[in-house]
Amino acid sequence: MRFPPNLPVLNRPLVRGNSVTAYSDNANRFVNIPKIWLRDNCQCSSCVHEVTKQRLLDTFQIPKDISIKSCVEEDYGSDGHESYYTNEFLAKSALKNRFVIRQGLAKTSLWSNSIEHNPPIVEYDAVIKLDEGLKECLCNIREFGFCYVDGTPPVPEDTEKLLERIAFIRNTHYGGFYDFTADLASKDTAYTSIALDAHTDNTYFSDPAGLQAFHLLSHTEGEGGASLLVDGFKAAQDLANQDPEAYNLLSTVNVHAHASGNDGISIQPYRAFPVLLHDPHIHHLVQVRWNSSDRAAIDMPLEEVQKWYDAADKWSKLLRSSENEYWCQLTPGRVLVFDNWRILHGRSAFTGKRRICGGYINRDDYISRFKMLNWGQEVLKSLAVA
Ligand SMILES: C[N+](C)(C)CCCC[C@H](N)C(=O)O
Ligand SMILES: O=C(O)CCC(=O)C(=O)O
Ligand SMILES: [Fe+2]
Repeated sequence: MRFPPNLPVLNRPLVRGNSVTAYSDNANRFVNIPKIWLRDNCQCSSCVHEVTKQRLLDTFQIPKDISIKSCVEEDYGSDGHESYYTNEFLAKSALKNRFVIRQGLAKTSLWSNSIEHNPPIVEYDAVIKLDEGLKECLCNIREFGFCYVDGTPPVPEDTEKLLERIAFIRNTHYGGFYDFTADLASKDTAYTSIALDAHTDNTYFSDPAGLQAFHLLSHTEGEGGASLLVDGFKAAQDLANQDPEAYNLLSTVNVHAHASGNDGISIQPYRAFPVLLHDPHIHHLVQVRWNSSDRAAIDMPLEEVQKWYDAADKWSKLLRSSENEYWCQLTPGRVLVFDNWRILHGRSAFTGKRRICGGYINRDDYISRFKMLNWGQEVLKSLAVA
């Protein structure tokens, strides 16, 4: 393996035993990078496919005794392979917080019901025609957890087109793009006219949809059917402040979920998940899973579940607090797009004929679009391997 001799002396990687010591500016320290990692992450065209950027190298054929010397001696690895590493690549690879960029994390603004005075809104034409418009919409969703898209033609076709500007629509046992009324077309209470408490959808999937959208197309001969939004991250913050023990319990006790409405359907995730799911690397809250109608067993000895119910009751009271409930009346032309991993939604009971269309979008496809619009290919490519 060879390091370009033009490396600035200050940051010249030093070879020590089985690793290379590189200086990582951002981590502001020297980092020992194991040689196996260097060989495995060679970026040359015989190790990485030039078009797909996927690894071609057989990681597990890398000789155990790979040897590299300092960049001055321009020594090759014992497999005779010539690898080049810029110090920036090494520094980035040693970057502790590269996880942050890789996950498309961004600024989050928690909100309470006062958001009703200034909700995030973008215009349909901007989102449909301009990447800048779509970027603003996704930045709003990333920051606030939701965004209205106003001026959308009140028909399913244009609503579907709008969602597909973000990413392809996810198929589920409810179908793909959905257009529903209270006719129990699917055996789920969404297809009824009863009130629905604040919940997140898809708690019965291993991977709940990242985005969900509603476009109220019509509501005739009746009333009610207002929409409820709650910032689950804000409610979680409140719980952590008021009762850390309850927060910890909802973050560690796993809960099963199950959907069996439609004929021949029995859906549950591959494992049980906590109500409040945290990232194991950076420990921040990543996902809220809350839907009492689909909740199944609580993963703790039955005689101890009172503790969980007490904590869940505090959480439920926060979700139902007037401070955290943001009630809005959707209207034809206003599409609501929200982060189903953070924002809970619900509705008031209604009478008459009410028709809503929309769709689910996978989390990874949403975040991918968000990252590409914000950071572009270069940064992500250099991060993808590291
Ligand atoms: C109509 N639409 C497909 C959006 C909803 C389907 C039902 C979702 C279910 N109640 C849940 O909470 O996951
Ligand atoms: O009817 C509504 O306003 C929303 C129903 C719901 O929760 C859903 O479709 O996921
Ligand atoms: Fe729902």
